[in-house]
Amino acid sequence: MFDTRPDRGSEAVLVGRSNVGKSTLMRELTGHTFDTGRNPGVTRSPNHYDWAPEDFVITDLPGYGFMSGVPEERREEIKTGIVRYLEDNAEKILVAIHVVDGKSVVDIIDRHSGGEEIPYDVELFHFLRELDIPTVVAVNKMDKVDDRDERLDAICDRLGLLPPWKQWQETVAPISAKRGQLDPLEKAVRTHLHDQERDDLFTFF
Ligand SMILES: Nc1nc2c(ncn2[C@@H]2O[C@H](COP(=O)(O)OP(=O)(O)OP(=O)(O)O)[C@@H](O)[C@H]2O)c(=O)[nH]1
Ligand SMILES: [Mg+2]
Repeated sequence: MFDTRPDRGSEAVLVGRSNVGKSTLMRELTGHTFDTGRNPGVTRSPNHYDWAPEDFVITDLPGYGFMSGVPEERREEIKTGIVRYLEDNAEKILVAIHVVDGKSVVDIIDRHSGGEEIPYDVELFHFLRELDIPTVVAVNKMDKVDDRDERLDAICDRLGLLPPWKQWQETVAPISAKRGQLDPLEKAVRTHLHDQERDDLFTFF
């Protein structure tokens, strides 16, 4: 299921919970259509997109964590697949785009905080750090958010990044994939590519 990766030396991955808009963002970045939809769990195995002469691939991963209507066993299997995929390819992944739903992510994190549980988004964000994969949190669906600055500050707070969010523009990028509003994300991704002397990949972002 996760062994579909084309043999490419460099990679960017889109990760995040189900239904946050990863495949929609993938479409905007590549100009190629992938399955998207209202129901969580649309993407069941990675979507890879590579460009013939380039040694580079963009990968849209299935949803990480809860998906209503998908049996728990299957969810866990997908989650394990994602963790292994990231571990196995960490050296090649130049940047991870961790997509969250700007409208609901704070509520979901707060609902699952405390006790023994670690919210999926917090777990994923820290896991990417552990693997030393440069990460941009793409806060998607900003077209549905009214209190923009407060919301972005709250997201930073939950991820352990000291607000205000404006000092984290290499890490936190408010976007609306559906509307094709991706400027802050493209800027942030380029910063990480530049740091790794990969300005040659700017054509993709
Ligand atoms: N309002 C709004 N809706 C969006 C935006 N981006 C995506 N959506 C909608 O969110 C829903 C889920 O989008 P997908 O791209 O399928 O989400 P996904 O993260 O790939 O979901 P899985 O494949 O299940 O992990 C769809 O109904 C999209 O149209 C956005 O910027 N704004
Ligand atoms: Mg998808």
